[in-house]
Amino acid sequence: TDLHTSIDEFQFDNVFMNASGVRCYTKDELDELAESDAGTLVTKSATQAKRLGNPSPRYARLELGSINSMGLPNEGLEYYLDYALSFQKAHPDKPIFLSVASLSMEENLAMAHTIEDSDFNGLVEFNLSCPNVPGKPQTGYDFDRTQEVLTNLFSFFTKPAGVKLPPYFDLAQFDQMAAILNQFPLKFVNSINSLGNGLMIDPETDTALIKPKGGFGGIGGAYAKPIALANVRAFAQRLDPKIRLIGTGGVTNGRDAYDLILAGASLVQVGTLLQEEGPAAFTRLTRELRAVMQTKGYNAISDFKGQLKVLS
Ligand SMILES: C=Cc1c(C(=O)O)[nH]c(=O)[nH]c1=O
Repeated sequence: TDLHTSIDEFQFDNVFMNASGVRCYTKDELDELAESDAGTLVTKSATQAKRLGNPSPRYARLELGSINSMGLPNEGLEYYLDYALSFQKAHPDKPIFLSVASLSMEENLAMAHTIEDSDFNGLVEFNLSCPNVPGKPQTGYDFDRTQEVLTNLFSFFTKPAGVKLPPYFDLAQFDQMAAILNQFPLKFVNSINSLGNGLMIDPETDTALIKPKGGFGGIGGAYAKPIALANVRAFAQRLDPKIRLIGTGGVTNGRDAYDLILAGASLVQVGTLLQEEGPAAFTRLTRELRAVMQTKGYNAISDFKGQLKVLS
């Protein structure tokens, strides 16, 4: 069985990759991902300047996943652009993703110009869904702002790009968001980011588990699987077929990845599981996905991608 997949001209020998923000903050972490069985990698969402992020504890493992309010800590765009430029020289056959998150329109456009004017030849993931910057509403839940950001971006940006979206929970929202996204030359849409602003409690101390925002943080892991499946499926049904889907959320084994691909995903990102198990998780996930495919009689991702059936 072959886990090869593609997004247009970009070929990957394996469907798995990390979710932005997980084990991808430093060159060492990124190199570990590059050396793992993952097909590619994405950098931590960058802002123009380096950010320390929120006070700790800002991440906690939960019974069925995780909660985080990191606050967009990152080394700054230049650091990740440098990494990407040296990476693509060393690995010309392995396209990678550069993630950017903006805190303002100006910053977003400035970073996009920097990338546009660079020799980066991978894919850019514009993160419209960071839920953890105090006082900053996430762009992905403001349709007018999303329209404005993408209109400004694609008035000059020509490199391959896509967006990372928050989860939506209403069919009218899928319709509205898809109508916006279909206006732009996007290579991909990545659903979902963490379930924004969850809250968990320490039973010993009756205290919120994490410090930032009174304990409010994005939820990941198994809790996210049914929402991720629905978001990938809903956009696969509504987006121009030229726009590929990346599925993120709730992958704990090969079957979870298989399900995201059935829903329409061309690539599968792994967050909480990677955080907890380390890059070796990709070896297990690859083995398990191959086993599911063999059981079903499939040899390639394209044999079953998007082939979710419904009861008639
Ligand atoms: C980029 C900020 C994000 C963060 C963060 O840095 O707090 N956490 C998430 O779960 N998703 C994000 O998009």
